[in-house]
Amino acid sequence: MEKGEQSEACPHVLIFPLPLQGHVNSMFKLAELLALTGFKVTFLYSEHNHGRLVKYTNVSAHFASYPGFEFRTVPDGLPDDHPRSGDWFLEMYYAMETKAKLSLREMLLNINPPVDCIIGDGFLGFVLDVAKELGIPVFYFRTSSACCFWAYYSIPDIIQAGEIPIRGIEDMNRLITTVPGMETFLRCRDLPSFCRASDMANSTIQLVVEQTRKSPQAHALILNTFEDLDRPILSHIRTKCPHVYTIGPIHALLNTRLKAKRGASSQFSNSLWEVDRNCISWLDKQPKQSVVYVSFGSITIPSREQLTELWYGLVNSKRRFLWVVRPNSVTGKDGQGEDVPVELLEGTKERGCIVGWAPQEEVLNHPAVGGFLTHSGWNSTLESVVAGVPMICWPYFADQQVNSRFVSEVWKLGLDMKDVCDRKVVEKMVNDLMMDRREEFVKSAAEMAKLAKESVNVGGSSYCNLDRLIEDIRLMSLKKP
Ligand SMILES: O=c1ccn([C@@H]2O[C@H](COP(=O)(O)OP(=O)(O)O[C@H]3O[C@H](CO)[C@@H](O)[C@H](O)[C@H]3O)[C@@H](O)[C@H]2O)c(=O)[nH]1
Ligand SMILES: C[C@H]1CC[C@@H]2C(C(=O)O)=CO[C@@H](O)[C@@H]21
Repeated sequence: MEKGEQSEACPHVLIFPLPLQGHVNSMFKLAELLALTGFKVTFLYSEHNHGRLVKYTNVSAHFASYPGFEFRTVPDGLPDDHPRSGDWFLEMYYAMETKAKLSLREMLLNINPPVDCIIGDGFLGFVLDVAKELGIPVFYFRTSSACCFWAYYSIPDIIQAGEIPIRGIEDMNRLITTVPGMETFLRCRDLPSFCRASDMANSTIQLVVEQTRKSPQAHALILNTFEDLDRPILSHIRTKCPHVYTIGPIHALLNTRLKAKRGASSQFSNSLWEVDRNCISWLDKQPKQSVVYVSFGSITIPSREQLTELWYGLVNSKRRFLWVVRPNSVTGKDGQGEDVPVELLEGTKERGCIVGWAPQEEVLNHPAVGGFLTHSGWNSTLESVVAGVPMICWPYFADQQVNSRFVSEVWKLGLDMKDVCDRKVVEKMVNDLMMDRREEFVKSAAEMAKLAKESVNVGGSSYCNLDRLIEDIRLMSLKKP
């Protein structure tokens, strides 16, 4: 649907992500998919996110081409200079709940035309409470992985069986037997990071379980995955949430639909940081599949010691590397200061490139990139899957511990470096991925990439599920009194 084509009777959907890059990212893609269909979309997000997108992207111009696409903002409740990274999310969640809930209710009462449904972040339970009170149906979009959703859902059973709390470091390799479908490979260390707490009444665990177990109350659950990737886990999830729409990898689905409708894939970066395109010119000069791309997403805060070990590992591996180090993302000193050992500076000058933020999708699809050292955030994992790039996983928190286990043990798409940050291990894993065991990883990565692409092409599972979701929303708007 192009400008001027929108009909009066088109459904009106309100989309509301958690104000984090990894959530805003996939919610924007869904918003654009619905706008392409001709729906009226109101995208509600935090004032802080909006300010950064306006600063670093062409957000307003981009969405101006969709009739009926509107932005609304709510406060996230945090001061402007709050770092919004690391281990702050409880603070953020409660700040949102206090400030944004009221604004949301007020907005829903006054918005014109009224919304037919809300697609809310599956971690924002208060959206469901407000919508219920006002009689508005809610779809939950859980932007993290299906495997972690299921692990979160199972936490009360794991506790009940006495399998957590974990009993110290020496207990980390014990198998967890009470997450259906994962009995043979999920160890204590692979549980969502929050399960490492010693007190199971811990407020983070309580919040994560509460949010996850609320999901069956939503009209349906939307997941950014595809049937061929997650079939066994999805069948377990469907015993609790029967209406699940798998529409992933959503970035690839959006590209398919944009190409069909507008002749080009997505032109919108949705980055909350300034993209440094110099890394693409640098990649253009590197041999095919020679570069390890290193990025730990938008939240990870490595310590100065970890950064040094990673850096030595990369330099000593003698492989080329492109590394994203977000501004102010290292605890302790800056990491690129004067006291950096000369061998690191020289090794980087010879074979490396460091940027503050990269155009990641483009980087992963660049012919020079042959491997990805990642924190296993779900968007990064799927972007790597679609690009057919094998991974070394160095998970930081939340779903990443589960995702990295699936990448290495279930999907065989790479190596898991969980809980280790040692220069020798980094060096060995980089060389295993890029050379010594390259064949096995490239083979499984290519097979999975093929399945991922099929799922988003015409007639594929995610392609069809998006059509079903669109129809579901359309029917909702027709049934409205
Ligand atoms: O230089 C960079 C680095 C990242 N990205 C993009 O930023 C997104 C990062 O998302 P993700 O990989 O999911 O990581 P986080 O930012 O850490 O995402 C949070 O949200 C995800 C979705 O819920 C969770 O899976 C993660 O654990 C959680 O930390 C991806 O789309 C990347 O392409 C860039 O464009 N450029
Ligand atoms: C703030 C984090 C806690 C849970 C969310 C999440 C998830 O698994 O749903 C993953 O990482 C973060 O994005 C959220």
